[in-house]
Amino acid sequence: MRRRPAALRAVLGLAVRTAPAALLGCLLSAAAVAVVPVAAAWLMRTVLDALTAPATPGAGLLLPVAGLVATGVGAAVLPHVEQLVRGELARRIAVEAQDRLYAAVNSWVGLARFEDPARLDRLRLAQSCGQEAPPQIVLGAVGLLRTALTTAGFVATLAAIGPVLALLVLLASVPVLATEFRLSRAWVGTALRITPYERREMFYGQLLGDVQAAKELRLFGLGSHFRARMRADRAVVDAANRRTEQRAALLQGAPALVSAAVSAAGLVWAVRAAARGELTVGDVSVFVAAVAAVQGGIGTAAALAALAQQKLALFGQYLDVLAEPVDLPALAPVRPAPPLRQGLELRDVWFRYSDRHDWVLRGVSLTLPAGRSLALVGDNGAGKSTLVKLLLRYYDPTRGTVLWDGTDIRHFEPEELRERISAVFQDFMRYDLTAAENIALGDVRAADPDRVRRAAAEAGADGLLASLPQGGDTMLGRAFLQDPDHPEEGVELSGGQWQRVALARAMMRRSPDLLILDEPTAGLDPAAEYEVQELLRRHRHGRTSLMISHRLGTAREADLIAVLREGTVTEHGTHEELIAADGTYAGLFHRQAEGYTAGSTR
Ligand SMILES: Nc1ncnc2c1ncn2[C@@H]1O[C@H](COP(=O)(O)OP(=O)(O)OP(=O)(O)O)[C@@H](O)[C@H]1O
Repeated sequence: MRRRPAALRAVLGLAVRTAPAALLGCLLSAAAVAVVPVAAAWLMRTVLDALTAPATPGAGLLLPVAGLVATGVGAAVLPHVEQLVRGELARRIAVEAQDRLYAAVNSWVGLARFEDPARLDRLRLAQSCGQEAPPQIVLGAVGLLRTALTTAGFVATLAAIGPVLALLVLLASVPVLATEFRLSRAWVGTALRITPYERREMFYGQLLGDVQAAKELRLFGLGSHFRARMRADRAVVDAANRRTEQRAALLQGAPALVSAAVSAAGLVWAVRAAARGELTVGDVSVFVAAVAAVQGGIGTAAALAALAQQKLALFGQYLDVLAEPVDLPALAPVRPAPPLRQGLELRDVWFRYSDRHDWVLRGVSLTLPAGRSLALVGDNGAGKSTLVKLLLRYYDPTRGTVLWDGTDIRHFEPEELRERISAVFQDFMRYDLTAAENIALGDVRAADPDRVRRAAAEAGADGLLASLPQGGDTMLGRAFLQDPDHPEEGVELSGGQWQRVALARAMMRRSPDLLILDEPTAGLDPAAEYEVQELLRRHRHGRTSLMISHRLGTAREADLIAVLREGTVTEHGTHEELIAADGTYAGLFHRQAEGYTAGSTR
């Protein structure tokens, strides 16, 4: 975790860079708000003393009364001005802080960080405090400044009337300050402890409101089960907060009693001094106001400072996320990723997701010559999708290398490498956007309606687009209305229709050097599968492609087939070669073929 001064510098730097005018306005209005009560107390003293002056009662009242009226107007107007400027400052800082956080998360090259629970806890804290903490800290600092100014004014007032009491009031505030700082540390500890529970609570909350989850939740009657789990996590969070609140009440009680005793003693002293004629009525009034203001001011300042300290400690988590080094840095010398001319090679690739996991790939060696298609087949969990993730550099091999035209892909910038590849994943995304946008996302920078139409045609999704009520402009999914002014509902697609849209998205990338298709036709009906296969065959022609498929009728269309079993390539060759070899592939192929024939003759 970062040190608080560094965090404070970072927050103030953020404010100065993103909203200098609002910050200045905030400081000026805070200073003005701070001065008003001190001025009002002194003016009141002057007025009271003038009224009770034995020689000329009521003389010379004009100026102090005018001043009092002015401070009244100031007290009424200035806090609203300050509120406006504070709001603007808070919004600007929050937007910038949030944007920086997501820019940092977006710069994570691989997927491993998204699968690390401790890191996700920190990210959750960074998300919640990244938006709230910076404005709270800056506004807290401004508020602290304002309170310090007002308090200093009243301390000076007190010192002028009763220096000993001024000292006593200040001494009595030391325990208040110490307690608040102690408590702020306790609150930070609590926040860190409860984050994993809050994250899980959020997860259950999302499940309970998610249409995708709704089917199973209703079928298996899981709603109350997840609600109970959510309540259990909330109970842990509440218990931790309750313990800290109880501790706060206990710790804050004693200093509050000391402050009350000091102010009572001060009042008795002032009244007796006035009775003896040592203080005027005005003195007593300003003295009473000053004791209350100093005690209140010190209490507010302590609370603000403690809150700022607490937010700074949590903001450290945000800064830690921003300061994380690149997760999968390119190897020196970094080279431009060239068009694929010779081919891809996996050379003795070993991979496991972490030291705690088993090996998923165990010495995979495989070549895919440029311009050829390779089908990867194998049992569930054999490591096929994992191999694809290594090609896209979502992870680096634990041992061994992935070579692109003979160069280790770690020498390329990952974005450059990925720009040369297009893919349809097994678990492709369904974006709650229009159909055309869903496709255009495959190449947002170069998307135009013609290109989108061509990609849709290449994926056999043009008919689907034409059949939608507003064509490509139809909102997909039912989470959002088409447009608040034209409240047509979105259209939900079938699984196979979504798959065609995902395929069209992959087709947006013009002439990729490598096309990866992970179960591209799994959700399609037989006629659609045949049609899409035809389209893909044409699209693949002369291109380098890698396809994963459990349907061996589809796999046989590839130039080469590799069988992956328990993390190793056990067979590799053309369909004819593998059938002749009469190994696993041949066995599986004949069994699937028999299944189709048996089905058709039944
Ligand atoms: N992100 C992950 N973290 C840890 N283990 C993982 C992760 N993803 C996959 N695995 C494990 O790696 C192994 C291989 O999974 P992979 O998804 O590569 O298999 P597959 O051959 O594509 O399977 P299928 O045919 O079912 O899609 C499995 O044992 C799986 O549990």
